[in-house]
Amino acid sequence: MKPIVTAAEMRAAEAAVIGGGTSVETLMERAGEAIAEAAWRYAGTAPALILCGPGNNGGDGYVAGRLLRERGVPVRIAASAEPRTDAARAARVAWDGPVEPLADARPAPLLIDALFGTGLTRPLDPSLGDALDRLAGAARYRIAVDLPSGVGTDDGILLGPVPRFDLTIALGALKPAHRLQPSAALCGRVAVADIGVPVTARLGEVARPRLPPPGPADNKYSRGMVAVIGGEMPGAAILAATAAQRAGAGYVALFGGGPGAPAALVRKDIGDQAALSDPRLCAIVIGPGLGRTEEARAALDRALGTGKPLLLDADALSLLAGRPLPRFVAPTLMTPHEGEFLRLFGRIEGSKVERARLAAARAGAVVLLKGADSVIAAPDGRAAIAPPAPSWLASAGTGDVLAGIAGAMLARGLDAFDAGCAALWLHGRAAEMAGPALIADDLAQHLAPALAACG
Ligand SMILES: NC(=O)C1=CN([C@@H]2O[C@H](COP(=O)(O)OP(=O)(O)OC[C@H]3O[C@@H](n4cnc5c(N)ncnc54)[C@H](OP(=O)(O)O)[C@@H]3O)[C@@H](O)[C@H]2O)[C@@H](O)CC1
Ligand SMILES: Nc1ncnc2c1ncn2[C@@H]1O[C@H](COP(=O)(O)OP(=O)(O)O)[C@@H](O)[C@H]1O
Ligand SMILES: [K+]
Repeated sequence: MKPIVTAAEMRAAEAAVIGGGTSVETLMERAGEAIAEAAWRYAGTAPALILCGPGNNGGDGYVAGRLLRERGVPVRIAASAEPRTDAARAARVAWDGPVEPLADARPAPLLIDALFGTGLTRPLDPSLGDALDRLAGAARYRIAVDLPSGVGTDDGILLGPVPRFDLTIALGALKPAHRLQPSAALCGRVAVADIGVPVTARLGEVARPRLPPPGPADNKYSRGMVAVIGGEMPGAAILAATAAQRAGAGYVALFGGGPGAPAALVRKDIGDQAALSDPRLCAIVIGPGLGRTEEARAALDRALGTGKPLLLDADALSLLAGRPLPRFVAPTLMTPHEGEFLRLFGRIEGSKVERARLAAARAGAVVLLKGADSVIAAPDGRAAIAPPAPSWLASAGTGDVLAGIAGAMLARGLDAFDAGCAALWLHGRAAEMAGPALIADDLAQHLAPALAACG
């Protein structure tokens, strides 16, 4: 997993490297080199305007300006304040051109924002925000140094209006703001620059899973047998069941639900307790299309009573809301969207990552909080953010597909956290391949190439 570090973790990592004998100036030089290189590749010799703030983010900007000018790029620098750190002052001195007041700066085709990075503590002054907005609006290419100025590093919230960038150079490692909304959408493409600062992080980006294909010793049961419990809206359960099949489960049984399913789907009566307790059954998916009737509640209780790995989604989560959560005896993965999360856990303060972590600890289950920036957290503190997924996933039924894929991952023996991560990756990849006209039904057919990439 690619690490995702908070501002404090980045500062600690930087301090450790400095303690080991590397100067801040050296790190800043590396940062400036990475920015200059990226700007050169992206915008060539387009005249640049670099906006420098008072901290080390601004210092990176002065270094990048010097290096871009050495490459023959016409560079102007505008500062919002005098540099306040020794390293930034040294970088300012090494820049031998003029420094304009930011308020009067004229735009340039390339805008590099080096106003604030991980040290931003409060909203930008409105006049500063306006100037950034004006200059970014008039530029053809917009690059942010480390982070777009004005975003909260650790939670991705916008402290004020922030323009949209084409490229963000994340220094040393990704930060939550590069992946959490709303800030992630403003970063554009994010490139991580290695500046020689090893980081340790409690959070990562969901990576492509290793899912070896079945071998000669496998049979339909060893590949994972999944039960999907249907209910009031059969379409949703069928989407989940089909996805579980396409995600590699060897045997998928649909309990209840209406007509119109793949012929390979085994149909069971919704109340068939013996089939649900089949020792070969590895995971149960319940919630998509379940409904919230007494019959649905009974089906949920039966599923909970089996002690088998569970994927709880949609109506199953709503049925659990408002009463103490059961103690889950087997690996359990919950996949709420924000509405279901609120119903289940109430209002929790903090970043999306913190909220998912707290909920997971409270539930004693893995929580996958969906959205444009899906976050997964385990009770033991493991957490990850999904790589950017295409927004055309915002379409009814795609969550049911995710539930089915995750069920297949649980059934193949992954623990609930790894199962959720693998499902997120496969789901996002399938959506990319399906393209913008996607409807949820299409995702299943794109699971084959997504899965093939994981072998
Ligand atoms: N990590 C690494 O390994 C490396 C990190 N590097 C770089 O360092 C960056 C972090 O640098 P940083 O800590 O100096 O913070 P930075 O973001 O420049 O801003 C802090 C300054 O702004 C001020 N300030 C804050 N909010 C404000 C506001 N709204 N309006 C006005 N002022 C405000 C604040 O002062 P305050 O008033 O809060 O006391 C302070 O003076 C990081 O993002 C990366 O680019 C590389 O150089 C090398 C390796
Ligand atoms: N704007 C978006 N960008 C990327 N993914 C999204 C976006 N909106 C929704 N998704 C994803 O689509 C799925 C929607 O699931 P859900 O809200 O349960 O809908 P449904 O119940 O209709 O299936 C989730 O996996 C979610 O992460
Ligand atoms: K910045």
